[in-house]
This record gives sequence, C-alpha cells and structure tokens, in this order.
Amino acid sequence: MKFTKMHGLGNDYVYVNCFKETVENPSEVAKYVSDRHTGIGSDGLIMICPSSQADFEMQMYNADGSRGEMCGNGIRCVGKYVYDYGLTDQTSISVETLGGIKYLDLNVVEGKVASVKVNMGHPGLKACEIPIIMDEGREQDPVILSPIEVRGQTYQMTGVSMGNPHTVVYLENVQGMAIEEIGPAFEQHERFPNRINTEFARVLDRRTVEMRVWERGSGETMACGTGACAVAVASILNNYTENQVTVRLLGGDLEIEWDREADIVYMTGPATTVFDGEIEI
Ligand SMILES: N[C@@H](CCC[C@H](N)C(=O)O)C(=O)O
Repeated sequence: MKFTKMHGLGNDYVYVNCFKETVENPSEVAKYVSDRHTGIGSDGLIMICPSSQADFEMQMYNADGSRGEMCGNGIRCVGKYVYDYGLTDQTSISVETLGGIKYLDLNVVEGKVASVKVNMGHPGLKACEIPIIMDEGREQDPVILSPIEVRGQTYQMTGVSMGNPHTVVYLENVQGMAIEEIGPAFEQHERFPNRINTEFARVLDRRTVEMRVWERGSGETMACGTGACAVAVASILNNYTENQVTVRLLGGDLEIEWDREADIVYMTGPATTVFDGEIEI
C-alpha cells in the first residue's frame, strides 16, 4: 500500500489515496500502521476517496481502529494532498465527512499548499447531539459549565459537537495535569455513550486559550483541530474570549473564528507533508 505521512501541528496520520489504493479492512490497517514501534507511527489512518456529494471524501480512523466523524487537522492535510499531488487544480474544494460536508480554501505558496482555512459548519450545542447524558428533560439543553464527577473529583464541563463529540474543561494548570490518568477516565465515562474527546483548557487572555487534548481512540495528541474549535466555541459561549481566538496547542497555534450571525466556525492552520512510503499490508 502506498501512503503519505502528513501532519497538522504534530497531529500525524497516514494518508492513503483511495483513487488508486483499496484498503480492505481500514480499522485493522489503522491499528497496524499507527503503532509507533511496529508500524509507521501515527495518530491514525485517513483515506482520501471519491465522493458523489463533494469533490472528495475523507474517511478517518483513530489509532485504536475506531472511526471518527471528523478531523480538523486531517482535513487540512487532505486539502494539501489533493492539490499538491494533482488530484485537483482548484483552491476552493469541498470534502465529505461523516460529520457533514466541509469547505476548504487552500493557501498556495510557491506551488504548494502551506495552510488551509476550513468552514467547519455549525457547532452542535444540545446535549443529545454531542451526545452527553443529562437528567431527563434536559436532553435538548446546552451543556455549559455543567458538573461531572471523574475519579472522585468534580469538573465543570462544556459540551460541543464539531461533527464529533467534545467536552471542554477549564483548569488552572493545564501543562502540569495528569492527562494520562484523567483523559481516559473522561473518554470512558458513562455519560458519554459514544466516548468523547476532552480538551483541558486555560484562558490566557480574551484572544488566546491554551489547551491539551485527550483524543477518543488515540490518547494525547500534539493538536486537535476539532478540539481547538470546541475550545473556542466554549470560551466564547462562556464569555471568556472574543469571537476570534488563537488556540495554543502542544504542536503550535490554530486560528479559530466563530461567526455568530451565520453560526459558522472557521479554522485556519498549516498542513505538512513528511514523506511518501510503501508498506506491505
Ligand atoms: N485529531 C482530530 C480528531 C480525530 C478524531 C477524534 N479522535 C474522534 O474520535 O472524534 C482533529 O484534528 O480534529
């Protein structure tokens, strides 16, 4: 199988061009290639496929083989791949995902895509659309600074769907927290029937928020595009920030804007190719 290793701020995936390749069992292939000792090493697998509804389709799998509806860093890399490898000559493209069709604007520098702005669509705020289990009668309500007990401690969570499920928790000390212990406890918590991606965030000022992420199916990653959008939406909802936010992740910064009138979230950030390779599956 021919592949390309790419990353968005260190959130790395193995990309396969499914216009040319067939992946028989993507979930197993994702586990195999993601292993950092016995595989290629990545946070998961992303397949770039033909689509009947958009210019391309992105199918993404986490490192544990589970399917993700959306991937913010991944979709920017898909934009870079299809342009740099000549699958399109357009700089405005649409990509079908399980989380809906997303629209990308490619910023081309010296013939190659350097960064991508993505229309990420509407954030989902109702408990039932994330989904987060709430008391009866509160399924349609937003989940804003709502208490949750995890490993004997009470946290205030804000829930956001960016096509995939997120919960944002504000902490005083993001860099020093025990994410390896708390992250999985959130991911597996009974109130998240589809498991969850958890962002641990701290507001630095009204335009800047730092975060670390524990991703469903992949553990801690260097960055999460949908997670950064969820953090921005949560911070704006809580009136911690303005509508344009720089989200500072371990791998670098993403620029997020929530157009409140149109109710659309935009994410802008880099996409990087590491190398092309071939692996026996
Ligand atoms: N890293 C991604 C999100 C990948 C999917 C996520 N782990 C899930 O299962 O929902 C991003 O950049 O958004």
